[in-house]
Amino acid sequence: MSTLVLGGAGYIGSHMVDLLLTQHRDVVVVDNLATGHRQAVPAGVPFYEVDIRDKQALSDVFGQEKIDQVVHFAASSIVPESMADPLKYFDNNTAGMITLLEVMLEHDVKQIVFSSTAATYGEPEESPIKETTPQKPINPYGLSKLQMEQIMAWADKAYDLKWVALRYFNVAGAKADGSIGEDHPTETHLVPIILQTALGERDEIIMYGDDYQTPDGFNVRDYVQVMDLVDAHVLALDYLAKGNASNQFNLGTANGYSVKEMVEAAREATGQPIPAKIGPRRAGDPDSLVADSTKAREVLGWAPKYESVQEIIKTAWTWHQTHPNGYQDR
Ligand SMILES: NC(=O)c1ccc[n+]([C@@H]2O[C@H](COP(=O)([O-])OP(=O)(O)OC[C@H]3O[C@@H](n4cnc5c(N)ncnc54)[C@H](O)[C@@H]3O)[C@@H](O)[C@H]2O)c1
Ligand SMILES: O=c1ccn([C@@H]2O[C@H](COP(=O)(O)OP(=O)(O)O[C@H]3O[C@H](CO)[C@@H](O)[C@H](O)[C@H]3O)[C@@H](O)[C@H]2O)c(=O)[nH]1
Repeated sequence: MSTLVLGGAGYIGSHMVDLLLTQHRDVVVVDNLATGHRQAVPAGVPFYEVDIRDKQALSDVFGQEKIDQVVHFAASSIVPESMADPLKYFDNNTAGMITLLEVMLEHDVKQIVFSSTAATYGEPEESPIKETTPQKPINPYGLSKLQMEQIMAWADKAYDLKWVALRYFNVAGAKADGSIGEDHPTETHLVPIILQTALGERDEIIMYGDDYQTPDGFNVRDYVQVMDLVDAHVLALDYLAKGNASNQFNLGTANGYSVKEMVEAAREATGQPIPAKIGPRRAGDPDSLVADSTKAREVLGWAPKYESVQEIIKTAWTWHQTHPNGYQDR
């Protein structure tokens, strides 16, 4: 089986490519390098600098390469940016999905594993969150991802396209050897910002809001290690290859940590002081997102190896220490 990884030069996509290569699977990467890095994809892997909304260019890739399955990471994914510029999200994410499915169907490729998100649940009605918890997004990013799930569901009914939506909670960490990791052009994510502060690249971390409806008042998130996360994608590809029905799975650890607890965990993991101060709330942030991933464990056989956030942070720390300037250091 040959896998097309859309967004394979990005943070999670590059870890997916690495895992597929480790398993001796055939891989092709498409990425427009909007937030990804050419250096994150090994030289021997077929790489196309293509925007998935460019229908002809994407169709040419399907024409040139043997593709059996698609993994779709290529999207805009920053919650506060989506609040400020929602149309960017409906264009890149929602409209991008329509073009992608048209091209897949044109080339008779009918299996896709898709990066969905905890952000589709909004302010969830129950915690931990199950796949059956109502999806009521409170930011345009989460809405765009819900729309993408719904578009795939209709494509299944009409054209027999089979899909798995993996609803990630907060992804963190890096490959354990530190050779690839997280490097976004404008970093907004908590763990890299904390570690850039630990390295002295930032003076302090601002913790956004201490008046949320959580035990210590800070936002609570469920942090899942990136290599554990990509493991679930391989299981999902194999699940589809066996002819199973379309499905959705939450991917998290069921352990919620507040922003303050994450700063404290990083101080322990790195041995650095990491100055932190409290700032105002950030737009679009729900109070708490914690996963119930029982279904992924039972149906896919997913068995995440990293349970503690200290261990997850340590893997990111190895990457940041060895690559203080990200992929410029590779
Ligand atoms: N990081 C998280 O915690 C998290 C959580 C839930 C879901 N997700 C989803 O996982 C996916 C990957 O996230 P990430 O953190 O690796 O982000 P990322 O920005 O590092 O990776 C996305 C990649 O897709 C590429 N891309 C974006 N738009 C494209 C387009 N139109 N055509 C071609 N390539 C395009 C970018 O250049 C980048 O390399 C996203 O879909 C995101 O919504 C991430
Ligand atoms: O400098 C910072 C950065 C973040 N936070 C807080 O840290 C938490 C995590 O924020 P961040 O790392 O930006 O992730 P999220 O906004 O939770 O979104 C991530 O996790 C979602 C799933 O929960 C994914 O869908 C998104 O793509 C991904 O960016 C939030 O409570 C933020 O308010 C701070 O307090 N200070």
